[in-house]
Amino acid sequence: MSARPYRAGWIHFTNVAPILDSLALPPGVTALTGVPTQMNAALLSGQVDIANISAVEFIRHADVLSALPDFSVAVLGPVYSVNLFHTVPLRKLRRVALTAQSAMSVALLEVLLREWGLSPTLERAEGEAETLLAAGYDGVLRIGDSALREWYGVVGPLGDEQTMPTLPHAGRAASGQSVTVTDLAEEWFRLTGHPFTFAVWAYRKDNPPPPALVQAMRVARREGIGHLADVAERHARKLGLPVRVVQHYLWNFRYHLEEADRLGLHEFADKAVPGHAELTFGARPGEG
Ligand SMILES: C=C(O[C@@H]1C=C(C(=O)O)C=C[C@H]1O)C(=O)O
Repeated sequence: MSARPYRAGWIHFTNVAPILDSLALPPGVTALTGVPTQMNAALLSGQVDIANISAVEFIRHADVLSALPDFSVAVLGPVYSVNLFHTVPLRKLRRVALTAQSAMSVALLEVLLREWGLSPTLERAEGEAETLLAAGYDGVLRIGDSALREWYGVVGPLGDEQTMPTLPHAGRAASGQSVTVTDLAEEWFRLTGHPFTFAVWAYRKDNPPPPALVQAMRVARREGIGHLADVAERHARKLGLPVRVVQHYLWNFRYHLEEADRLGLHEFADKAVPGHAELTFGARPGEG
C-alpha cells in the first residue's frame, strides 16, 4: 500500500514565480493552486499538507501550524500589488470594498485604519477597482496580479527612463476618474520601519514536509532568482506589463524569511492577533 502523497497548495501569484515556476516536485508530492483564502482553507481543513498561506492565518493558527524557517513573501517598502484604490483622501473614506481572495491584506488594512483612527464601512465585493469605484465605493482593496495590473493602469505608462513611479501613486482610471493608490506595505513601512511578511510556507506541526520537497524548493528559488530577467519577461507577457516593471516588482520581494522579516511578522502578529500562540518555524536549513 503506497503512502499517501504529501499534498502542496500553492498561491501561484506572479510574486511567487521565482520560487514555484521551476519547482520540480519530488516523487510522492502533489500540488494544486488557488487564491489565498482558498489555500488558507485547504491547509486548515487538511485538504493540503503545506501551503504558502496568508501570514495572518499562520498567526491565528500558530498553535497547530509551523512555517518553513527560510521562505517568505515579504517586502521592505512598497509591494505594488496590495493596493487600496481610492477617490477621496484616506481620512474621508466611508465605504471600502474588500476582495474575498485575501486574508492578509484585509487584516493589514484593519491594523492601518486603526492606527490612522479611521473606521469606514468594510464590505466584501469582487471586481476591478475601477468598476467598484464607479459603483459608489470610496475605496477598493485589491491584491495579487490583478492589483498590479490595475495599479499600472492608474500610474502608467512609465517614461522610457523611469523604472518605477515615485510614491504616492496617483493618476486617472480609464474612465477618467482621479484615483490614488495607497500601497499597504509602504504604509506599514512608514508606521514601523520594518518589512511586511505577506505569506509564509506553513504546515501542520504533526505533518512537516519531506526534506526532499524543501530542498527542491530551495533549488527552484535559487534558479528563479538567478534568472529573474527570464522570469520577469515570461510573466510580463502574461500580465501585459513592461518587463522592467515586472522585474523590479519581483526583485523587490524578500523570499528568505530573514530576521527583519520575522521582526515585521511578530510586530504585525502582536497588533493584529493579540494573545496569539508562539510562532514556530521548522529546523533551519541543514538542521535536523
Ligand atoms: C504580495 C501579495 O501577497 C499575497 C497576499 C496574500 C493575502 O493578501 O492573503 C497572501 C499571499 C501573498 O502572496 C499579493 O497578493 O500581491
